[in-house]
Amino acid sequence: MKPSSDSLRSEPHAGSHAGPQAVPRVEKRPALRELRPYLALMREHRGWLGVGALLALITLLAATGLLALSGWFLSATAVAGLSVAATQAFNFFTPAAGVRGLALARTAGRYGERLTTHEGTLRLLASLRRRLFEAIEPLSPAALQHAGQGELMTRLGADVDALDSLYVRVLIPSLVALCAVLAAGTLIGIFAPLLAAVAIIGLTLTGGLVPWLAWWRGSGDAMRHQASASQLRARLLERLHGLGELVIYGRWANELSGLAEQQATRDHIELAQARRQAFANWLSHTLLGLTLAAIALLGVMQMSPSASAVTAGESALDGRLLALFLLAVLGAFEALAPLPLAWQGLGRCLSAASRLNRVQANTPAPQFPVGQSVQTPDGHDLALQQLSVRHGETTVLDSVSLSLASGEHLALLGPSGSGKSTLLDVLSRFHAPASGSITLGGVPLESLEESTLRASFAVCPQDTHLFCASFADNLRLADPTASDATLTALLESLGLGEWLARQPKGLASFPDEGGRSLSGGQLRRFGVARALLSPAPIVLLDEPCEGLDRASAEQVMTAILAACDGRSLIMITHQPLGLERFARLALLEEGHLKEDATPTTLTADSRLARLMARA
Ligand SMILES: Nc1ncnc2c1ncn2[C@@H]1O[C@H](COP(=O)(O)OP(=O)(O)OP(=O)(O)O)[C@@H](O)[C@H]1O
Repeated sequence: MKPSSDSLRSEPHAGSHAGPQAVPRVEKRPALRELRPYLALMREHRGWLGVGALLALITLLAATGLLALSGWFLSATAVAGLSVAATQAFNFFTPAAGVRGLALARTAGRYGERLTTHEGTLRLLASLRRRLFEAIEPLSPAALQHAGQGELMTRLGADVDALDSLYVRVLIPSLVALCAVLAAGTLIGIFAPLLAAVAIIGLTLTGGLVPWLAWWRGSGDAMRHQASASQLRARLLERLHGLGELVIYGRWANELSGLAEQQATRDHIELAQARRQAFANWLSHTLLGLTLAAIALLGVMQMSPSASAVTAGESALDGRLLALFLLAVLGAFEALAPLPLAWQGLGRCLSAASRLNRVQANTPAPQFPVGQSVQTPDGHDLALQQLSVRHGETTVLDSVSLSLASGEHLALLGPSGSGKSTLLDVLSRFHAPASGSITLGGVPLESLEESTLRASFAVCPQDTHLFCASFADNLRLADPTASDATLTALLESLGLGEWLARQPKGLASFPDEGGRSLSGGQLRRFGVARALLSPAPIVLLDEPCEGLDRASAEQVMTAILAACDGRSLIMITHQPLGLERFARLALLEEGHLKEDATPTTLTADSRLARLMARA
């Protein structure tokens, strides 16, 4: 059947909302309370943010004062110029000095405000990132895998960045705008209360209603944009990871067009956002125009009051003040103008906050005990009792009981998918069992401190990851005290001596990303070397000889058994090679432990015996 799309269909990771190409569906608008933890975080940095807000206010008052004073100065100068006597009596110097002083205060205030609010915000984001790392760090690799690399990258990067606009663009400017409206209203109110009321109503509508509308109407788009950007990033990362397969099967071009479609979806949302923004700008400028017109009209009327008003004791408005009022309103508008755009982005902040909250609420699996509930193992005997493990609804291990005395070597065999690797994951506590128990030295694994657990097991999984560090540093993850001579001898014992000699700087050479410069067999042996280097008393190896030729496999097996002399060893293997050298053999099939024997207790009809015979 022909697929409906030429590009691979993606199953979104947890946290993303839709497949590719579709306009992302967005969950309902997050509640404002999602922002609470981030507002609380502001308290830690209240010094920087408070000074920043104060400087922003000073800047705004200086700017408004500058406009108002300049307006008054110009009109007063014009009026004074009408007669010689008035010109001589007019004091030009004080207002001129005021204008200069306010201009200087505005420039210095703006500089200081940028410096302090950005410093405060960057410190705040640094705290936020640290918290997020602390939330992610205890998650088991399985939980991290479930979250998806791209998704986590988005949360650590874009979502945290999205919150910088909460402080710098929404909260501080809104606070300053409120002060600006009050300041302009108070200034006008001293001379003309009616005009002050008009100014306050007009500015409140401009600075309150328009941003609220921008947020209300634009939050859906903001959230859709964020979801779409997150999906695009996650998909791009995932497809780049599998670039080789896509090229081999000739699907890269299709994938590119799929990505371009998703990009087009994002552009479409951005266009809608730009339209809303243009409308909000138009609305706020129209409201400003209407406010100024109303003040001008009422002001002119008050300059020549009616006879009844004069009788009522109302004095005429000084014409020079009208320019001051209008410019004061214009000055206050400077603080209101950026609010619609900032509030339009509040939806982005909210959805970023709600996604970050979800990451932080993720219960770390597994939990390690602290304080009095910690127990210390007595020796390194390992015992599994009626252990059952599930992956989702599937039972992968079913009532498995197995024991391994300290120093014993066990080879664990079984067909692919029988649950062997899962058993190692459970021993490492990367996955929690559904029922049953595991004890180490008589103590349940859940009662061991994480440091005790990690120090007890050296694990070599099927996939070895090499970090972007020298080969030596990669090995010293397991034993930071190991000398170069020890590392070299270990690599040689695993058949990697020649390979090491070819490296330009020997152990100080760097691998390519993830270890791509090593062959599959070399990488696997490197992982084995890392596990063997660890001083842990129990070694868990998942198919260490897989992909090796017979001679190399024998060499690796000899090195493993020599390095594990006196230590416990569980080695998963598909190969019958060298099984007679193990004290214990076990067979897992479909999650059940089918045989658990020593080479000497095997019967002729045993499957393990037949496997050994093939070696
Ligand atoms: N993270 C996971 N989520 C869901 N199912 C999983 C997960 N990991 C493993 N499984 C399933 O659990 C079963 C056992 O997997 P496991 O990797 O333990 O098998 P295995 O015996 O080590 O196989 P192989 O010899 O091929 O490595 C398989 O059916 C697999 O599909």
